[in-house]
Amino acid sequence: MKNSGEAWPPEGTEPVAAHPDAPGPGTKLGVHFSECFGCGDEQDGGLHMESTVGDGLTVKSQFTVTEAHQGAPGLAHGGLLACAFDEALGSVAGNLLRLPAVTGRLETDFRRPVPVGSTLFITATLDGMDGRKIYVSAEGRLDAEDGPVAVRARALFVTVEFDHFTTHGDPNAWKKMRDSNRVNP
Ligand SMILES: CCCCCCCCCCCCCC(=O)SCCNC(=O)CCNC(=O)[C@H](O)C(C)(C)COP(=O)(O)OP(=O)(O)OC[C@H]1O[C@@H](n2cnc3c(N)ncnc32)[C@H](O)[C@@H]1OP(=O)(O)O
Repeated sequence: MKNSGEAWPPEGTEPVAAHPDAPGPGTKLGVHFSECFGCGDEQDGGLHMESTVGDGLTVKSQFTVTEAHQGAPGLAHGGLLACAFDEALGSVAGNLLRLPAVTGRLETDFRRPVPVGSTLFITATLDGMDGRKIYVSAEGRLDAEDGPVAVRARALFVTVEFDHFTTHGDPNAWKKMRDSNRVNP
C-alpha cells in the first residue's frame, strides 16, 4: 500500500512463521463464531464470508455483495467493505498465529466501485509481528482471483489475553466461541 506514505510493515516488524498447529494450505476455515457479523452462519444480516488457508502466510476469503450491503443504489457500502477486510485480516492473524487478537487500526483504499452481485476475492497476508503488534495486509479483486483490484487494506491487530473478551464482552465468550467453532477447533 502506498497511500499513507509510511513503510509497510513498519520498521521493527519481524517475520513470523505459522503456529505449528495452524491449519495448512487448502483448509476451509468455516465459522469461528456463529454470530460473527463477518462469517457467522447464524447472523442473518451478516456478510457470510468464507475463508480458506492459502499458500505461504495467506488466507483467501470471498465476500459476495448483496442488496443488503448497498450504500449507493447498486453499489457496496464502503463501511461494509471495510468490515469484510477486517474479517479477512483478522482471520489470517488469528488462524495462522492461533493467538487472540483485536483490530487496533484498519486502513482501506477503495480503488473501484464494487457492484451488487459481484464477489470480492480477498487475499490477506500475515506480514509480521513486533511484540504484541501483528501486521496484516490484503487486497480484494473483483469477481475472480485475477480480477482487477477493487480494495486494498492493511491493519494492526494487537494480541490480548482471552479475558479481554469475557471482561469487556460476554462472560460466556469462551464457551460460545468454542461451541460454535465447528470447522477449526
Ligand atoms: C484459532 C483461533 C481462530 C481465530 C479466528 C479469528 C477470526 C477473527 C475475525 C474477526 C476480525 C474482527 C476483529 C474485531 O473486530 S476486534 C473489535 C474491534 N477492536 C477493538 O474493539 C479493539 C479496542 N481496543 C482495545 O481494546 C485496545 O486499544 C487494544 C487491546 C487494541 C490495545 O490496548 P492495550 O492497553 O492492551 O495495549 P497498548 O495500548 O499498550 O497497545 C499495544 C501496542 O499496540 C499499539 N497500538 C494500539 N493501538 C494502536 C493504533 N490504533 N495505532 C497504532 N498503534 C497502536 C500501541 O502503541 C502499543 O505499541 P508499543 O508501545 O508496544 O510499541
